[in-house]
Amino acid sequence: MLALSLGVSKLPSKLDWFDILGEGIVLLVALLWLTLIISSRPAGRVTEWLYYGSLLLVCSFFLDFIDEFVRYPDHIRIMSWLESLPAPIGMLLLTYGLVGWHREQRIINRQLQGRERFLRDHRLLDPLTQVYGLEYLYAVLMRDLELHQAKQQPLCLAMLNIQQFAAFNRRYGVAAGDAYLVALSEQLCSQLRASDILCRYAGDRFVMLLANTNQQQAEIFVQHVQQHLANLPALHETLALDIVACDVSTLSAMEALRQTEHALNSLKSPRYPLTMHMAQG
Ligand SMILES: Nc1nc2c(ncn2[C@@H]2O[C@H](COP(=O)(O)OP(=O)(O)OP(=O)(O)O)[C@@H](O)[C@H]2O)c(=O)[nH]1
Repeated sequence: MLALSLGVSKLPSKLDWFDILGEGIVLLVALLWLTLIISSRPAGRVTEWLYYGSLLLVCSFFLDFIDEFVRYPDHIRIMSWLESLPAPIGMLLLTYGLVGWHREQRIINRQLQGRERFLRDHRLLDPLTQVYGLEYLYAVLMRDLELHQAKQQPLCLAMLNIQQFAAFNRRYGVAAGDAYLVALSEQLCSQLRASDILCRYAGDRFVMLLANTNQQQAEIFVQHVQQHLANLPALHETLALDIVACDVSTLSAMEALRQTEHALNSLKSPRYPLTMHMAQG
């Protein structure tokens, strides 16, 4: 507003289109930074430094862009200061924010490494499929149930069983059975969100912990997995799979596993190739 009220429009013949293009691009990039910071960073001090830094840059670049179209009388110096000063201050704030971001990331990395070490030390991964085992599932389930109950968010378990796996092993050999389990766990992993967890519950049973998911969403997920696995050449075509999904939000870890297993066991599945069954918890 100040720029428009103090400045005088330049004649079209005086416009420098290369300058306009260059300064327009700089302004757009600064706006993009600002949008990325607002949309991707959690609230906090570091985000504020980044936000105010980029905001000052946007201000400066915007005035720089505007003065391609308007000219200010020589005695008016304020526009020149307003154009030049915010940029270096913004750069300093942005740099301070980036240093904070770097520190933050180092702390997160250290925590992730700690978690990884915990996994390795306690041998919580199943050696065949490299997914988590029962011990880890139980520990995480207890923690997640507590968290979800405190936040009043839904939590579902999906359990999968391979039908007649013993017969498959006898017919094709244990090595083929092992290969099937590895391929199946890889495919299941590929269908999960980052917040979900896949565990090998028993020999031919897997459990998927579906965070922040209600019964209806879990059933849609099960259908999706069903369709995905049905068309998979990597999995042996003579095996049938049962899957159930249960909302366990209000249960204890022990009850949650017991109830989901009960739902799975209560399925009376006809034996035909690669068919999956869903049951409500
Ligand atoms: N290849 C292989 N087989 C395994 C592994 N762990 C368990 N099994 C086999 O999985 C089979 C599970 O047998 P059951 O619990 O009777 O299951 P099932 O034959 O699928 O019977 P239903 O589930 O009732 O259809 C057993 O034969 C185990 O030997 C493994 O790591 N590798």
